Amino acid sequence: MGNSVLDGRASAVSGDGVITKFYTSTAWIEGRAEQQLEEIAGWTGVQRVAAFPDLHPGKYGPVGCAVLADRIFPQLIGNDIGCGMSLFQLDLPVRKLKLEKALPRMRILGEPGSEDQGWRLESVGLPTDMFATSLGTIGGGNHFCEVQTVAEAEGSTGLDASRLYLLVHSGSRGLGNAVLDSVPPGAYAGLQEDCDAARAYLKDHGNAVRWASLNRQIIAERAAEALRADLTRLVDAPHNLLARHGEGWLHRKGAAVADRGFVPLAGSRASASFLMDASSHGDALGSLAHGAGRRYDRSSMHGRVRAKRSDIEGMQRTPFGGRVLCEDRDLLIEEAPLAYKSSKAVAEDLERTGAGHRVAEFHPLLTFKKTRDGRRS
Ligand SMILES: Nc1nc2c(ncn2[C@@H]2O[C@H](COP(=O)(O)O)[C@@H](O)[C@H]2O)c(=O)[nH]1
Ligand SMILES: [Mn+2]
Repeated sequence: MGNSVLDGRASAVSGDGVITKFYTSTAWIEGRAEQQLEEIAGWTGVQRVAAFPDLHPGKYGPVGCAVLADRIFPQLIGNDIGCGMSLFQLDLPVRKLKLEKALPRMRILGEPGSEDQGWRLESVGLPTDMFATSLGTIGGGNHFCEVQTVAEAEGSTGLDASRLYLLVHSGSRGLGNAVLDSVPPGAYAGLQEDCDAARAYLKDHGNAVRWASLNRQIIAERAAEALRADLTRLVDAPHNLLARHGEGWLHRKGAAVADRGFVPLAGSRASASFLMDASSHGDALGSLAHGAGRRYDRSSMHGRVRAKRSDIEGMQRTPFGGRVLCEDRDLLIEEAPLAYKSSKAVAEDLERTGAGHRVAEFHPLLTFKKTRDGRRS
């Protein structure tokens, strides 16, 4: 046991599972999140847990961790299966972006796509009618599509500071929800891989992961078209998914896949996001923090930020001279930058604990969240 305040990377054994924390005593970690970590480490079949500094409480377990077990726990992945961050380079120079013109054009993201997406679904091996009308839409909560500038970048990244970038955060919309809803009662105690329920979950989960990745691509294409630009995908890093890991099953919940290259670490609509290079630390289970992580839950945000008309207008502008397209007053408040931990502090903790290091810093310029007509999910 012993998940007391730890300095540097440290392991603590709770039940059978060994927890490795990639954060220091300066990290903002809620007691409830650490309690959830210990509970999960005590579940039968859990072998190892890696916890990152964006850790915060979640519905069935904390967000910001990777859990290795000898069986499958669908609830650990949650309902937004395949949610992730994709980073794109636009062929649009920063100096050519006219914010006041771009802003209304980005409203298109609040509307359902008009094209027949059947062929896109087919191209990734999915049925042509699978949640087709939701493709290209962002969803609610903290999902977003953000135009960013490069503030700093190591040469190894190949990033070009004269260009604009797009960071897209979205998941599998109603599909992931339907997949979690369909698991049979009892599955939350853990599924052995050789049963029908596990086979069905793995197939549906795989579809949702592919659907979510395609969705981020289509969202980015719609945004690029609105900005009259072409785009290249640089990174696709899902953070809610299950994967084979040796003999076991690796559950990533708000922990980015970090064994395929650089990983985006999102900040907030008014703070820096980073590109991270993960070290190949075995205890990190090929994973890394995916964002700053929540500091305050949604409902408590209503008592924390002022919401007069002038405050609301102020929230649609950022200290970087950027703009936020969010016409849902509640969402604007619940997603205020104060709701999140410091992305810089999270990145610094990953560096101190040897999990990875920053290779680039991005600043938000135009964040799309939701228009008035857009549905909230
Ligand atoms: N650059 C931006 N980052 C944002 C914004 N809203 C939230 N966030 C960050 O994304 C992660 C996503 O967390 P998840 O658990 O829902 O996957 C969150 O931790 C924030 O740090 C934004 O508008 N722009
Ligand atoms: Mn997510």
